[in-house]
Amino acid sequence: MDVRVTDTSLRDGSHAKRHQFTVDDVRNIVGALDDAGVPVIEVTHGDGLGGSSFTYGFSHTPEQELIKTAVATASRARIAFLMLPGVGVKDDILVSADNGAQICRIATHCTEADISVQHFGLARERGLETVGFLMMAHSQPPEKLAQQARIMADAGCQCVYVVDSAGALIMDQVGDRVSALVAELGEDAQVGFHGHENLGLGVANSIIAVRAGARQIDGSARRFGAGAGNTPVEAFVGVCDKLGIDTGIDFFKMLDAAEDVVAPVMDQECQLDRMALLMGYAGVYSSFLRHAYRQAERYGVSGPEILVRAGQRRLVGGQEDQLIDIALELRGR
Ligand SMILES: C[C@H](O)CC(=O)C(=O)O
Ligand SMILES: [Mn+2]
Repeated sequence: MDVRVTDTSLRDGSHAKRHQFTVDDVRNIVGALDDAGVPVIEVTHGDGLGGSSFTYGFSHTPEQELIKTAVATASRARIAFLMLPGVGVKDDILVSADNGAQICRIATHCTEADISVQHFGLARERGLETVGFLMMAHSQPPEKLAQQARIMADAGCQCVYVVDSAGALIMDQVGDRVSALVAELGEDAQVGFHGHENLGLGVANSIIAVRAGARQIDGSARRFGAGAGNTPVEAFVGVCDKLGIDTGIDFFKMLDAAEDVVAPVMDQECQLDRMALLMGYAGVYSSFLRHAYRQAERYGVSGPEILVRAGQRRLVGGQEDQLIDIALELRGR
């Protein structure tokens, strides 16, 4: 396998599903992805372990039930979980490991890698594979990201991802960032790329990441993710087949999984519409999309205007409440 794909429809897709996944959804999706040969499947609340809350949205089903179901369903795939330090706590990592998850992915804003140090240490001690997420990677230049990646790798992270949370990175900007991390980390850790479709570049950006040395790529079947969704795994696999890049995933089974199993679970297809495009253009965190719609409706103001101002304020994940402040500002308080 040249590239290891992680399907994140059951985690990033949770944003688009307003965190309403059921045990049956997880069983069906994991079953189909596993059968297609997807090697890693991420299952967690959209905002990671502990995300079920007033701020981020309450889960339909406790995430540990979903993780247990995923583990019991997968025959080959390894189950991953995501956690943002402060949203989840260290005990959540241990409970997830006890429930059979094997890969611990720790996400921080891309200037705050130091808050992940103890979590990587704990995860490695517990025997978990580790992945680090540098979110909103468009907001920092390659050399700054590489310094942050070094902090994660030194703490025990085995693969650091350039995470294009806003879907704002444009081709060479992905290559430059991935190359900087590859040069910094060398043999110490792999590099990954997590794309969003907000400017329609998920697959192209992911191929550029692979060419720059990324060894792990995230995507979601049917693009099921925040904003305009993630890199569509089925399209990425097809393109990789054509380019002679081995993902180990069966393209035809992946097509069926995306269309017959994942699409029916979605509230609606992830669209490259005005709001999503604005997120990529203005550099806005993709998971703000549903929140922006809600506040626009609640306060009778323009959703696109909320997103433009969120970009101007350079908001980061965790600042969802500031969308309310922007809505009030637009309404004139
Ligand atoms: C918690 C976020 O949804 C993580 C992510 O997928 C991203 O930043 O993109
Ligand atoms: Mn994402």
